[in-house]
Amino acid sequence: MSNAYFKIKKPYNEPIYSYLPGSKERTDLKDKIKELKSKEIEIPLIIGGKEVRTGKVNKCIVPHDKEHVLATYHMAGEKEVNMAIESALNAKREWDNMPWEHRVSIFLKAAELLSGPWRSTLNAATMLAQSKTVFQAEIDAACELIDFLRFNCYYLTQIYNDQPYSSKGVWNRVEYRPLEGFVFAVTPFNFTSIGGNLPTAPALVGNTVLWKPASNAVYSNYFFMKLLQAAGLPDGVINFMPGYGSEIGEYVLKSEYLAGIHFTGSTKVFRGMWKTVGENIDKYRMYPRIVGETGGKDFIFAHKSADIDSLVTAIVRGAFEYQGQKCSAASRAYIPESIWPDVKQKLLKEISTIKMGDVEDFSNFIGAVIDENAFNKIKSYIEYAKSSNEADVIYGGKCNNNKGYFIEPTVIVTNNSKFKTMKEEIFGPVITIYVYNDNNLEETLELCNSTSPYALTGAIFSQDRRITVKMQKALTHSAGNFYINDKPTGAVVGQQPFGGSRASGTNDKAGSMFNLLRWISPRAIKENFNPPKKYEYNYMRES
Ligand SMILES: NC(=O)c1ccc[n+]([C@@H]2O[C@H](COP(=O)([O-])OP(=O)(O)OC[C@H]3O[C@@H](n4cnc5c(N)ncnc54)[C@H](O)[C@@H]3O)[C@@H](O)[C@H]2O)c1
Ligand SMILES: N[C@@H](CCC=O)C(=O)O
Repeated sequence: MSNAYFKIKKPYNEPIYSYLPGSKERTDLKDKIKELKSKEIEIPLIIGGKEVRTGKVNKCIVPHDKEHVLATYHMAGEKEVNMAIESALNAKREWDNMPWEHRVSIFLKAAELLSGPWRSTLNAATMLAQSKTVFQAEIDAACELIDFLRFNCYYLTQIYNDQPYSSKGVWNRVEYRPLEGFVFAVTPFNFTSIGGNLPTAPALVGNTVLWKPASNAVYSNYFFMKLLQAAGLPDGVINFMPGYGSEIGEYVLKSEYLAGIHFTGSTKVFRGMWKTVGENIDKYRMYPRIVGETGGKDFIFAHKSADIDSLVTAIVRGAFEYQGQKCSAASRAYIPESIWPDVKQKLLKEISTIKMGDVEDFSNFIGAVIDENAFNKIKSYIEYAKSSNEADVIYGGKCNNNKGYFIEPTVIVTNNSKFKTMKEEIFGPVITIYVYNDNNLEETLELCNSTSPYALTGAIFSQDRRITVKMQKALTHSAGNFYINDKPTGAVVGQQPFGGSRASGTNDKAGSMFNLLRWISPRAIKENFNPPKKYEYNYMRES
């Protein structure tokens, strides 16, 4: 119990380092990349704070240099899942009973370690194993993850501070309990920060967690797990369990102690997990909280009044940064006929300057896509467009997996507003453009709203306020993160809480108070200082 009400100053966003030639951060990072590349490490499971080796192993490789092995990691099976559940349940009481400021301190310390001595490690690991450029790694593995940690601690104090009204003679209180059982955090390959946030957010409010990292992010996620241990996270609070998602999921989801799922990944996997939870509903001790942020088919919609240069920059950055492997990536665009010739000319000119290759060469704007499966899937969409008479590939389209999984930034133009690549998530550096008649603004806005099942991010470009209002209204439910005259990627914790609806997820907004509330089960306590001594009410008296 704490003998004071402690406050946390509202955090600021972690500054983004510049990595300019000659800077200390650039030298540190390059040294760290060299060091990590020079050795192949072994990654165990971490259950109850102990390293567990199963002998069933897989490799972490460098996507832009696919023969380079960074690590061998052990994978969990049924036995390890059961060990992890037991460990999470054992750790629960002490963790939940720990004064909240000490829980918070651990995560604030983790943020501090990441901001300082661990920064280059997490960035280098993310660049190597997920093929991110230095800037993409920095805004993810360093800044966003630090922000998640610090802002969540701050939001926690705001939640705890929110207390009910009390009438005379009564003291009402709300206690913010964690859930009963454990939380299953299942994380995607594309953001190290999401890997770190999904297990830590429920843990911060007193839950214990089983963390299943994505196979392609095991390397960077393992370093974050080690960082948490270095920050003093008690054993068993977060249990690190790489392995096959479907196998681990099957064992975890049938546990009677499942209290919540914190998922980010594809819509298909999330729907499968939700169905399994439905089938198992009679097994559970409570209704598991299900939070999932999933896929997107994010749009850029331009009006003829749009500023062309900013529109083109938004398309290039929005569609191609991190090889389009952001759930928020712009992957369809609606451009009016009147400005299309100008947009096209500038867009092609800009893209022709993009350099693709090894992310260790800081002049490259993009690296490789994550693996062979992703490479083949993206390539098949490009081939589909090439062979269609409803579309033209006006830029890029070449795919080469000799050294790494490289796919050129690709622009498709279609005359069919419902063309396959206008609807389905591709998750690669491919954007499809539909050129609309300027006179059909309303109809085209409705097409944008209804063409795809997703509703994650979207951007509009307009310099005409009356039109901006109209577009914003028409696209009310088309995106959970909506941008005006900016690209649809790059949400910042504390500034643009992130998440979408429809097929894009439960929109619980990662890195916000809304999200933390999902991991809490409030208990309302009424204490009466003057309880009635008789059951009759006064009005029942005759006189
Ligand atoms: N909305 C968001 O905030 C957001 C953020 C990042 C990524 N994403 C989405 O994530 C996807 C890309 O990431 P990905 O390829 O890692 O996604 P994925 O769905 O393939 O994998 C996500 C995680 O689920 C695990 N998994 C797979 N099958 C499972 C099962 N049956 N049971 C339990 N776990 C299982 C994987 O091993 C991985 O850890 C894209 O669709 C992208 O849009 C969404
Ligand atoms: N939050 C990130 C996207 C995360 C999904 O991949 C963005 O806003 O670009």
